[in-house]
Formats: sequence, structure tokens, C-alpha cells
Amino acid sequence: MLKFKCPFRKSCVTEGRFLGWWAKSEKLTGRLTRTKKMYGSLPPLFTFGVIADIQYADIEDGFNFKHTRKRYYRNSLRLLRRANEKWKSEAVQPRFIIQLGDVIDGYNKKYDASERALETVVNELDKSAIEVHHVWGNHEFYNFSRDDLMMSALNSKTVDGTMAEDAVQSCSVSDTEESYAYHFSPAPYFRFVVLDAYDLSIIGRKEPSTRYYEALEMLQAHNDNDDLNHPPVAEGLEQRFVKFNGGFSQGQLDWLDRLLTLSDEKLEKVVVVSHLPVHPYSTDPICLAWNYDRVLSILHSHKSVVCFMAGHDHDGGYYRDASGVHHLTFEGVIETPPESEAFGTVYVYEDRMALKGNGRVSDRVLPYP
Ligand SMILES: Nc1ccn([C@@H]2O[C@H](COP(=O)(O)OP(=O)(O)OC[C@H](O)CO)[C@@H](O)[C@H]2O)c(=O)n1
Repeated sequence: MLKFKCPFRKSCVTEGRFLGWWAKSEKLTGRLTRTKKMYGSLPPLFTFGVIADIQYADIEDGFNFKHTRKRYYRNSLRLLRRANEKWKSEAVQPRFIIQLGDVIDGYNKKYDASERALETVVNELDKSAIEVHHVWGNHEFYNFSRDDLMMSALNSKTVDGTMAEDAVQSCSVSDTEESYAYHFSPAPYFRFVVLDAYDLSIIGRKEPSTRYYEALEMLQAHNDNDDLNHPPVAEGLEQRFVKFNGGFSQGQLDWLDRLLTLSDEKLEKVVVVSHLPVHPYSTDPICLAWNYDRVLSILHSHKSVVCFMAGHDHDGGYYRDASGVHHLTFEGVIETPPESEAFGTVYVYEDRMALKGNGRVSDRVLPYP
């Protein structure tokens, strides 16, 4: 029997009725394959763009810490421009862009160029007039204080009226230790959650503050090096306990859990994003969030979660976990050579998302769990 159920969009219902009529008028069963093909070729409900680790700086090319990967600091702006031009030129433009953090490089601070570099990338993004959701990474904190970031163009926290009654609009524990975590719903039955992976960190929190000391204690319990950017071990998951990573406060984890409970009740599909990956198989473990396991267990206890997107590991990664949640770590623009690309457009359907990658980012079909 022909099933065509789409609670998301009136036009889908119309298309469904049309297909039902068409199937009957074609005297049916042998034609179902054709119908299915038509269903598969329905336009997406909406699309969105994704880009990670642009790390722009107006300086000569360099290398990563281990000298294993080249970093193209100026070219990163050209790659951002090309991505944005592509999004702008689409017949139906992406509804929004997710910028997964580290939009400018920490080197800008050294050259007193943080503001200028930020203005340059924001101006570039503004050329498309597509709404951008900014995630904060370690390089944001090399350049700016948390207070500065809250006042900057990188604060894309939105007030989402649809869940106002649920009192989970944003993650606020106290005025002095506010987290940069929020959610938005770009279409009925879909929700995106932006997490703050440097909520518990010694670069994302100022001394003296409760979270700073909590973070320092957690880090030093696993890493006794003088230089806390140096990993405590050469292999394995404990490598993640470095200063350039961070974690999620209990307040933020509780907020996430409450929010996902409401999303479950509303039958939503939820995409969670953060600068740091949370699944060990989706990244080099040196890039994992400190308390990744706490996030994973929350994600797994809610049927609404379909995908987790992160940056930070410039080599990228992908893993579909046992609960069916897709963990996508996006390849970083900064380590992408001038002749290539590193961005994606995600096409969102009723039953799946499809990532159309460019350059180093692969195409992927992401069925919902
Ligand atoms: N093994 C390391 C790696 C890095 N550092 C120092 O930490 C700071 C941040 O490093 P950076 O490579 O710039 O950070 P990214 O966010 O671009 O990349 C994250 C992972 O490295 C990707 O694999 C900087 O001061 C480094 O010098 C370190 O001391 N030891």
C-alpha cells in the first residue's frame, strides 16, 4: 500500500494526495516503484550549510603543532568565500549556515589583529545574507574573552519563541558563568542545539571563577605535565585531557537533557553541534571533549537525537553509533589546500538527511535512527 506521510509541510501533504491520486489512476501496483522514485526525488524540507575551522589570519602559510599538516591562513578566507558563493547561488538557498568554531586563528592575537580578522570573516559571511549559527572553539578564546564574545557578531544565540513555555530557551546558570548554549527550530519537527564545549575549560573561563577551578582540577587529575597543552599519554582516550580542549558543565548537561526530553515529546528530530566531537570513533581522541561520555549517554537516552556535528579535528571523521546517531566531524578549512574545498550542504528530508560534501568533505546519506 502506498504510504505517504509527511507531518512537516503542507506542500508535502498536497504532493502526497497527488501521488495517491496518480497511483490509483495508473491502476497501481506495478507502478509503485515509479512512485517511490518520485517520493525520493521530492524536494528537501530545507537545507543548511556547514563549515568548520576556517582559522583565518592574514599571515603566511604555516604548519600544525606536529608539523604534519600545512595550514593555509590566507587561503581559508578564499575557501570561505567560495563556499558562501555556492550557497548564495543555489536556487533555494540554505536556511542557515552552521560555522563549527575556530573562525579566526589564535595567531591574530599575537599580531593584535583579532578584531580586524573577525570583521573580515563576518563581512565575508554577510555577503550571502544567510543566517549563520556560530559555534565557539578554542581559537575564539585565544582571541577574545567570553564577555567580548557574548557582545560580538559570534554570539548568534537566538530567542526561540516556540519553546518559551518550557523555560529552556538558553543555558544560563548565573550571570557570571553563562554558557553559550542555545537551540533553534528552523522548521516544524526539527531542532538544532548549539553546545558550549569550553564551558568547563581553563581557556574558556577566567581565573578566578568556579568553572575555571573546576576545569583546572579535572585537567590536572589526568595531566601532570607543566605544559597542559601537552597530552598526558601518547595514545588512547586520555590524550583528550589537554588545555586546548574542554568540557560541558553539569548545568549545561542538565539543560541538554531537559531540552531533549521536550523534543522527544514533540516528536522532533534533533541535531546537536559543538566544536569538540563526543564520539571516540568520529575523531582522533586528542580532539575529544573531556566529558564526552556524559554527553553521549544523554544523547542515547533521547529518541529525538539524529546527528552530532563537530569540528576541531581538521582531518574530519564519521561514525554511526549503536543508537543510530550519526557523528560527523567536519574537515577543517585551515588545512585544506587552495585547489580543494571543505564545506557541506545538508538536505533535510522527512526520513533522512543527505550531506553533499565539497572537496575534502564526503557525500553521506544519514537515515534517522
Ligand atoms: N600536541 C599539541 C597540540 C597543540 N598544542 C598547542 O595548543 C594550541 C592549540 O593548538 P592548535 O593546533 O592551534 O589547535 P587547533 O584547534 O587548530 O587544532 C586542534 C588539534 O591540534 C588538531 O589536531 C597551540 O598553542 C599549540 O601550539 C600543543 O602544545 N601540543
